[in-house]
Amino acid sequence: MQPGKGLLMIQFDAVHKRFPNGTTAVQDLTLEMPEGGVTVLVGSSGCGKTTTLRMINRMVDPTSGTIRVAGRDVLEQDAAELRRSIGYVIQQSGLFPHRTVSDNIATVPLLLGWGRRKARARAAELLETVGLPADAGKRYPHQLSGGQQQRVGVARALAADPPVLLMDEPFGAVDPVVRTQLQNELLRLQRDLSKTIVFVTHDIDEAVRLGDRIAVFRTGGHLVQCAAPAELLARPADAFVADFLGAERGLKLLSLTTLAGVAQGPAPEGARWQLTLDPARKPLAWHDGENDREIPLRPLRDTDSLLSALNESIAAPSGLIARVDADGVLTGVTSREDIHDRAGRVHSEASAVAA
Ligand SMILES: Nc1ncnc2c1ncn2[C@@H]1O[C@H](COP(=O)(O)OP(=O)(O)OP(=O)(O)O)[C@@H](O)[C@H]1O
Repeated sequence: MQPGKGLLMIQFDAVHKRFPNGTTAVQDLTLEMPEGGVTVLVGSSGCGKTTTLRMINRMVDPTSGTIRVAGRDVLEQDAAELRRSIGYVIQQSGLFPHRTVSDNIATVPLLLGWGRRKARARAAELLETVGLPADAGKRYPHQLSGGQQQRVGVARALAADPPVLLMDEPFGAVDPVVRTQLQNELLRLQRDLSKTIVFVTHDIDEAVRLGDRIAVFRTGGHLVQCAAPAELLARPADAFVADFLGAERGLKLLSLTTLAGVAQGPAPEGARWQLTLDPARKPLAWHDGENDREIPLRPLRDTDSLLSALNESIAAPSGLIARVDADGVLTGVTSREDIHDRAGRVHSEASAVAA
């Protein structure tokens, strides 16, 4: 995702937060978040991510320094009004248990005086936007799965169409499959809505998937590095960031690049391993001519990542991946060597850009 118009929606300027008990949660933070972009805050537990997020909508006030949203100092705005103008999603959705889903979603529109009818209509529209059935509106939160509750949380945050969304580990409490679905949904929504999103997570893979920029914090509320995912992965600022990104950071970089543009050739003929195709020329399996057995395969499209391609090429006995078009029809095959070669170039290009 590319940030929208290049304007700065949120600006932290030399912000400190020290709680009355003496804990310094955020230390001299200067950070800018572009309009229409997703900035992800990552770092180990207690490093000040949530405090940073909550200072944007004045759930916490800074001890010193300035925070501006759309150019206006947050401390010069009414805290309740500011909070209503900014979407907020938290882990375990934070829904009101005794209100229906529809009433939960309508919370901010009702506070803003929209009137019941209009607020209900907006709630119904948002249920569809976040991929929930219309009848979910009449249910109570406990009658929904964890993943569905998170969708309601997102719908509620979007209700008054705020330009800024704050998301604090919104997908932290759901299983990995649902988590991936919710991430995909968020990416889809963001393509249409282009909100300025600040997203807190512990999960570096989630950060790489969702972020236009990733801000890495260290304990004590220090910002160590803020960069686009590819730059961060190719050139971590120091050993702390490299450690945080993990031993597979080279592979993570490949998850950001697609297979498009990597050479492909015709499917092998007369070799030991041959592709089995269905009548529509969709690849089904690799057929072993020596032992007359079939090994399943996963065909890949141009939009699939280089990491998926590498994975498939390692698993494929032929050392080849089957490439297909948007309809799943075979377009050609690519060798493990060609994928390796491209992977090496991705690394050197990312390092050169970052240098
Ligand atoms: N209200 C408070 N009073 C005193 N200390 C606080 C308060 N809120 C947070 N802290 C402390 O400030 C530091 C930063 O907390 P914060 O919740 O911002 O970190 P975090 O990076 O979001 O952590 P986590 O990933 O565990 O949620 C921690 O040491 C925390 O204990």
